[in-house]
Amino acid sequence: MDNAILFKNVSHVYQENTPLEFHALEDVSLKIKSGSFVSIIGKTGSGKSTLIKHINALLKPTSGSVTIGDKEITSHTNNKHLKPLRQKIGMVFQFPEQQLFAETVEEDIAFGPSNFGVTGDELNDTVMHAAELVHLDHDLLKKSPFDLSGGQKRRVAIAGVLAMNPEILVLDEPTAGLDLEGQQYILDLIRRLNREENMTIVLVSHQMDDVAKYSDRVVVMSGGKVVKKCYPDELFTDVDFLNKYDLQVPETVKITKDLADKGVTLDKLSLDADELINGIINKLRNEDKDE
Ligand SMILES: Nc1ncnc2c1ncn2[C@@H]1O[C@H](COP(=O)(O)OP(=O)(O)OP(=O)(O)O)[C@@H](O)[C@H]1O
Repeated sequence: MDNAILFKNVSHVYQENTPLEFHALEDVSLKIKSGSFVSIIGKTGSGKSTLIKHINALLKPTSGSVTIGDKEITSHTNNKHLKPLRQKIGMVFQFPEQQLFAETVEEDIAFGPSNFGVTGDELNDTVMHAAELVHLDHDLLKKSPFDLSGGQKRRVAIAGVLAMNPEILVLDEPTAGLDLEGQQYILDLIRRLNREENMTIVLVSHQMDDVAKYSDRVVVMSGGKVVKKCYPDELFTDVDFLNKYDLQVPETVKITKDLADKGVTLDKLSLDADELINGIINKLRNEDKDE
């Protein structure tokens, strides 16, 4: 099913007509293709969270429209009409605490699917499967989510969203609070869901190495506007642009450039560290053969 996300001239004004009025999005037009993995990046306050909250109508445009597949959301859309839309869009917030409220982890993960009519053994299986997907220990299922560590809370929040089997998954800094191994695991899982289940992924991240490694496309925001939409290699090799918008240069790009400065030119740029290492090994092997 085509679930393309289309922003058409979307502006969002917080606290309009008050002294605190703030224009957080200005005339954003953007298409996110169904089944793609798109990252939204930009400095703090550039409007990333505001933008993604429009995807499941947590916020509605002050002007312009957002369309998911063939359903349009405008400021006039009635909340009642948004229920089917919210069922297919999973949202992992920046702060997992905001998403947890039940007495046990199990109930928390079950909340979404049970709300949409899943019961009994099917509900139990759904919860178990979601907990396994995020590598959440079964011993934790009966605990209060509030007794968990930051990383465990984050896994519960992600499991609760995955239990809904969403067609679109929107994640705002999903790996904050996880150790390095946990971060890698969750992002690999998200990439796998994208590739194998054709789940559309919209990721907000400040981690440029992750954005470079996982995304099909990158959207750069600044001052409430989209200032670039492109492929990751196009963006991350443009160091002047990255510096202009205070974005980090990924380690893979730095290493590739250091090697080139020392006269070692790789066949292609790899934004994935493992691929980069393989590229370097191949280069060394070929040089050995030539000698
Ligand atoms: N409820 C609100 N009322 C008024 N202004 C708001 C509100 N929420 C956000 N803003 C302002 O809108 C701007 C964009 O905020 P937003 O959270 O979308 O940025 P962001 O790019 O996601 O930032 P971060 O990387 O820090 O999460 C900021 O200047 C913020 O202060």
